[in-house]
Amino acid sequence: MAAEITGRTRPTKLKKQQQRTNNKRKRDDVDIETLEAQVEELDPKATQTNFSDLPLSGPTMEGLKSASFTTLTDIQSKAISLALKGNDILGAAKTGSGKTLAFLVPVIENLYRSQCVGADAGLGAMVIAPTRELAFQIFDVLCKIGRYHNIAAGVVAGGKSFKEEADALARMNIVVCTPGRILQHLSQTAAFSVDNLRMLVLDEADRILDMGFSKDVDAIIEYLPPDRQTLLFSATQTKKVGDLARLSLKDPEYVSVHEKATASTPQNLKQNYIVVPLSQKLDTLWSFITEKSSKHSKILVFLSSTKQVRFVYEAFRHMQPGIPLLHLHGRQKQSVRLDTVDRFRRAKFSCLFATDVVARGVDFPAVDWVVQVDGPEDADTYIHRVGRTARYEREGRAVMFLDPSEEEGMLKRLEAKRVPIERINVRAKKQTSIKNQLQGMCFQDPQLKYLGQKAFITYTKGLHVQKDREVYDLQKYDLEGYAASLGLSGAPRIQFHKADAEEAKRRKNASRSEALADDSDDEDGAVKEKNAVRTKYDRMFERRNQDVLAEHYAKIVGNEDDVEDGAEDEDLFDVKRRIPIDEDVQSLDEDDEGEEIEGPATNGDPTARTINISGASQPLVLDSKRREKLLKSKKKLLKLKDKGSKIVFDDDGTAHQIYELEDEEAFRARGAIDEQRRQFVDAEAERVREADQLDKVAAKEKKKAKREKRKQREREAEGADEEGRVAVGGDKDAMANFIADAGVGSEDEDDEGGEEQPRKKARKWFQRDLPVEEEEVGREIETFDELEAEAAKLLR
Ligand SMILES: Nc1ncnc2c1ncn2[C@@H]1O[C@H](COP(=O)(O)OP(=O)(O)OP(=O)(O)O)[C@@H](O)[C@H]1O
Repeated sequence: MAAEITGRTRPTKLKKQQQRTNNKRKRDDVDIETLEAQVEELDPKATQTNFSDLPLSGPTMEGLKSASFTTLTDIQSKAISLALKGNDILGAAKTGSGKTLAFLVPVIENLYRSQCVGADAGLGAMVIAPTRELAFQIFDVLCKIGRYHNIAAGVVAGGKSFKEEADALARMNIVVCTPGRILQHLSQTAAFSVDNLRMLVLDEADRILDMGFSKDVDAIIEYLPPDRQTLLFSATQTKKVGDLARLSLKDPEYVSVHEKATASTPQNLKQNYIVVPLSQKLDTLWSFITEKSSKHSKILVFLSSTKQVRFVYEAFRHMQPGIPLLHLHGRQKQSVRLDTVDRFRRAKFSCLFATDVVARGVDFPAVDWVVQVDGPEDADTYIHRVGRTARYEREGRAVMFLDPSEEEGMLKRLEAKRVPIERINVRAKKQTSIKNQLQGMCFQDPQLKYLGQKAFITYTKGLHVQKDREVYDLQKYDLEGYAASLGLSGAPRIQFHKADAEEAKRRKNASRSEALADDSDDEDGAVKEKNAVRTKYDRMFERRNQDVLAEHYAKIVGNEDDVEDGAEDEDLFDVKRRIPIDEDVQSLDEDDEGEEIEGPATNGDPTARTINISGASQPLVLDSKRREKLLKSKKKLLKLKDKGSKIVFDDDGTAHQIYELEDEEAFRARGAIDEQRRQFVDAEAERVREADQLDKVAAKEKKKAKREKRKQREREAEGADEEGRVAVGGDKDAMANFIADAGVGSEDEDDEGGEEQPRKKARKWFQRDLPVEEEEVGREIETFDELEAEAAKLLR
């Protein structure tokens, strides 16, 4: 019965649906004809005030109304008319002035009027943005104003499965994308056709057409039909003839609404700078965000690299400034990035540390302050960064920290771009120093120290390859002071090869751009990585970074899901890798189970901790295979090492030398000197004896556990042989489970995943060069006394 009812109703339903579609088409046809006529008559020079003054379709008007867009901004008023009439456009207007609608409205309307919408119409428009964040934002606006249209749109910006994107692309009428990812689809997705494409839009066009993306864009253009309309928009748009030729623009209209304005930045934006030495920038930043009024603000802080962002975020987070902190950089997973953007968008009070990945286009509502702790690469970047505040009629403030050496050059650059900026000073009594706190934190947490070192290195390298030497001159910075301000005990050494300077500069430029390209196209990056030739050094340092940072991520970054710490900036130079030696010791420690480099010298005080400080960080230079080998031998490494000095911290965190001279009077008051000496020697001898006993017991237990495990394996193997076969996957897992269940030491599990084979006995430097079998295999030297005895025997 039910089937019958369904059988009877289905054709009726379909018929009605068909009827509705036909009626709509007729209405649309009439609508489209009327619209075409109105667009034909439209005078692009006339000034329109409202969207309703423009010949726009019903669904678009409804979409605009539901998103509360009624009045046109200047750029919208000028550009939309021209674009509706099919002109190519170079659009320039200040940040936050509504350029997104200026290109999205014509895109929707032109496709609608040419009936390039719906499932079979194919791809009609491509909107390219330099970053994922921006691509998703444009897509959101498109969804808002296009919701009443029968248009299929989507984002293709990486971070999702390629296949998923390829399937979706086949149905899209409008795609919002990043350059690298769309190029990948153009070249790899067979079913992806752009033959019907009518419109190409480049948002942040100057950025997309610059060095970092140029190759991708040129390749994309090759795929697109030449007969199309092209719209280019940016707050820092140029009329570069070369770009126009590359994009085959036809008689483009240059729409620059603020060209004659006295300032190139928004009117409601108050801009200041402070002169602060590099070594005090972090102090100043801390003082700023912990100010009472800042705690009730939304602050966006720009730093120059991923490493800076990570370090400042981690350090400040632990110091609890009293304002929610967020951080964003291009090495995070897409989901994390989008989540952070969303959280900052919704936040009322928050401080976001970010790289230039959000410098352009991203529309965070109601940002109160933009703080540029690290200076911008150029004046255009400055304009885009500060443009994250004071958007669409809102007020905003921006402050930039300048090292004294940067002031003159930067002001010249900004003046040339019509940026009104004034100097202000920090009140001395408001300035707090966090140097000691950071130093303490770095001592306590090697991972933070490691991040600090990386931040220092990346920053310094960044300065070295800055193209504008008049502003950024590496020689003029107090780098030792800067290292100290990061909590480091000395400036890590970096060696720049003169011969590589040009190449480094080129790569730096590319990297700045590619960092963003990367930000947009992480997967592309991964593809490149895969094909790249990897040297021994690469592999070694990748391993090392994983060792050092794996724990760090788990511990301090938590579940943030950062993408693995690639050699983001390291690859800029062919520098000799210099690693402060205590870092190496640490990473080797992690590899070499059970051996300790620095004994726990607690100086009799059980609450005191000992930290090895490699004084001026005498770094080890890895410049040959021999040295690479050396790294693997901890003992040899220690020989090379400037041992540094040991200090001990008491409960108050005050550092003491390990042997500090006591006040003589107090010492004598405690009794006869000989008696005191005897007591001390006895106590120390007792302590060493006890430690010795414990060592022996531990070593024996360890050996016993290993032996048991080996025997267990052998028994299992024999069992398997008897049965004649072992199901490789399942039984292996079962074995691993069994070993774990049987409670064999976790150390063994670490041993190459429990795949331990009977090992040859490791040779010691003092052993005779005999086959292992001939040695007293059963007797291993376990204590220092035994070692001494053995050495004495050899000497005799
Ligand atoms: N006609 C309008 N009426 C009201 N609000 C608008 C209008 N046009 C744009 N806006 C709002 O202004 C803000 C800035 O718009 P948009 O992001 O398009 O600026 P932009 O010029 O592209 O800036 P940027 O150069 O930084 O990319 C957005 O929040 C947007 O919603």
